[in-house]
Amino acid sequence: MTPEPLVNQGTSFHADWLDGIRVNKSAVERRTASLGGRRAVKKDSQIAFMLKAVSCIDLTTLAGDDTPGRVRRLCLKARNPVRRDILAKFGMEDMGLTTGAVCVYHSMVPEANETLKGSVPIAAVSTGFPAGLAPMETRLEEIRRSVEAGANEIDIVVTRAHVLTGNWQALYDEVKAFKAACGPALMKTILATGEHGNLTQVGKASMTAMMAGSDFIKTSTGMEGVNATLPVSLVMIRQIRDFFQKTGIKVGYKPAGGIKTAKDAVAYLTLIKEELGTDWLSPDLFRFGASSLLGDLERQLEYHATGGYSASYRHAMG
Ligand SMILES: O=C[C@H](O)COP(=O)(O)O
Repeated sequence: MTPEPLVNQGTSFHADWLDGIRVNKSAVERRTASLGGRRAVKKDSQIAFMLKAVSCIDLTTLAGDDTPGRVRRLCLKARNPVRRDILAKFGMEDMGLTTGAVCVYHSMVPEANETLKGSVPIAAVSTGFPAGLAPMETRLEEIRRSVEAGANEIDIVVTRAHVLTGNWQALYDEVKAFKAACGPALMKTILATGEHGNLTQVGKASMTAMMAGSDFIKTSTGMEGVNATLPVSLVMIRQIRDFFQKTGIKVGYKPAGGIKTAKDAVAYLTLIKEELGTDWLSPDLFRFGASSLLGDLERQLEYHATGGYSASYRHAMG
């Protein structure tokens, strides 16, 4: 069954919460530099992290040539993301492991709904994805139609010009309007951080998006020149921590774009655990936006289960 989402009702706009945000780029890079290469994660923890990572994937297809058939295959994979014989080696074959959601364009929501029938949440990218430059009324209507078509979650994109001109009030108003259009659906706000210019802007945009009611903040569409990185993630999750300390509201985090390997996934989960704690190691509060990560996770899990890899065509989807 699709879980009930956590909901952030937002706060009023506090300009003073943004005034103190200053990010020291070299300190952030030093903090994240060692994460990818750590050998400290023991084999059992690696397996646990990889299974956790599978459960936190928004299994994504966002291509101009998407077809109903591709979306159906994606949904079937989301429902059974790891082969049963591999899961059996870890005693996990009856745990009902699924991905966190599937993530598709608005036009593919009916196909996903038909295939999944509530077994895995459906996220739709709406609001003129990926540039987010359609007229406001069109973007609002796209959200409403995605929800009507069966989307449980809406990934919105913001107007980057509001970030680049420091117009935080306009960003707040825009995200708040999107939130109202989402109704009961969980809202993930894509900030497109690769287009923000610097990490201080990323920090301010993150805080503004949370004040306006985002249930998750998400790095990227996957289509910017630079997508998810560990330094950007550290900045965003420290704002999540700060927002939680100010309001008691837990906002989720979704790095997206270019996350392809099990090793990448373990580095992100390690960062989340160290900075936000184990509460955030759950699909309610953490997702990977990824089209190909699942293939490598399944391959590495098979390696741990059997001591060898099978041909990559056996893990072709995801
Ligand atoms: O939100 C998800 C991204 O579009 C997926 O990006 P990716 O294809 O690099 O994994």
